[in-house]
Amino acid sequence: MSKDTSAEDPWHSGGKLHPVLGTRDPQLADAQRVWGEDFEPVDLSELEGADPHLEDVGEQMRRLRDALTGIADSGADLAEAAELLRRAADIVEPQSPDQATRLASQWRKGGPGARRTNPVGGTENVIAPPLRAFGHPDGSVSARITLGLPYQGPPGCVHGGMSALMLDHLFGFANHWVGLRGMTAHYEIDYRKPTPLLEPLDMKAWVESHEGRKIWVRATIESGGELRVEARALFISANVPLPGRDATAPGEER
Ligand SMILES: CCCCCCCCCCCCCCCC(=O)SCCNC(=O)CCNC(=O)[C@H](O)C(C)(C)COP(=O)(O)OP(=O)(O)OC[C@H]1O[C@@H](n2cnc3c(N)ncnc32)[C@H](O)[C@@H]1OP(=O)(O)O
Repeated sequence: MSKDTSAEDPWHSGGKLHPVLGTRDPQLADAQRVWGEDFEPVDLSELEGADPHLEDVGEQMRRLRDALTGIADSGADLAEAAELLRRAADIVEPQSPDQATRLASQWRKGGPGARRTNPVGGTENVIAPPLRAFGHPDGSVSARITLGLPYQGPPGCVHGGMSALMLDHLFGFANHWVGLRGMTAHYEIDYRKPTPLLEPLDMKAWVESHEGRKIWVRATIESGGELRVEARALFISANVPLPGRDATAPGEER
């Protein structure tokens, strides 16, 4: 692994890291099983515990989310839809355990449940933008995504908080891809040009260097070949107690 080489500039690149394949991180192992050796997408539906009906409900909810945003002035008749949705909620709500119980169950066996409901790319999370990350042999990860009206901030543009959220998440993938993991401790972001809705966004993240518990990462968003957003962050390796248990069990990393 390369290390930070400049005391003045902690963002100084120590050179690209190489993917550490074959680590025992359960999340990485899941990804590798699906991804193959170096370049395949993460498919959350293949993670343990995935329920095809739940995936389907999530998909229908996302269709509704996208169709409903901005529909107010269209004259659409939503009475039947409202009634059907009320019936659906009446079916699901009584079967759903309390949130503390669900939270604990999500973190069993390395947390595949939490990944499926993550606010970025979680296939069972209705608000999640549909981000799918790819790992590359040079150690970087990338994602291409087109965002619609639910993610609007400035007129016709992606909300800056969404960009920050997606890049923070992609930092996490970049860490995992090279066998590291940590929590965001410090995060800087520059919005260079407006980020358009309804057009493909190309995101990239990579670990620039790391030393001890400190991991420095960088990321960009481009659209139409132009730089829109660039970000950098310091992650610190840390063990966080898993919900429903006192501490992370040995060998049961998240
Ligand atoms: C291949 C793919 C597979 C798929 C795989 C799944 C991927 C799945 C992706 C999920 C991706 C989610 C990615 C989201 C990531 C979050 O959203 S994380 C949530 C937001 N972050 C937080 O909540 C963190 C809150 N902060 C903390 O808990 C604590 O401050 C920390 C960060 C653990 C550090 O605390 P600590 O362990 O007590 O460490 P501390 O001694 O204070 O500091 C250690 C060193 O770091 C330095 N440091 C600490 N904080 C800072 C700071 N803010 N600035 C500068 N230096 C600092 C200290 O100065 C110290 O330096 P030295 O003195 O050693 O030189």
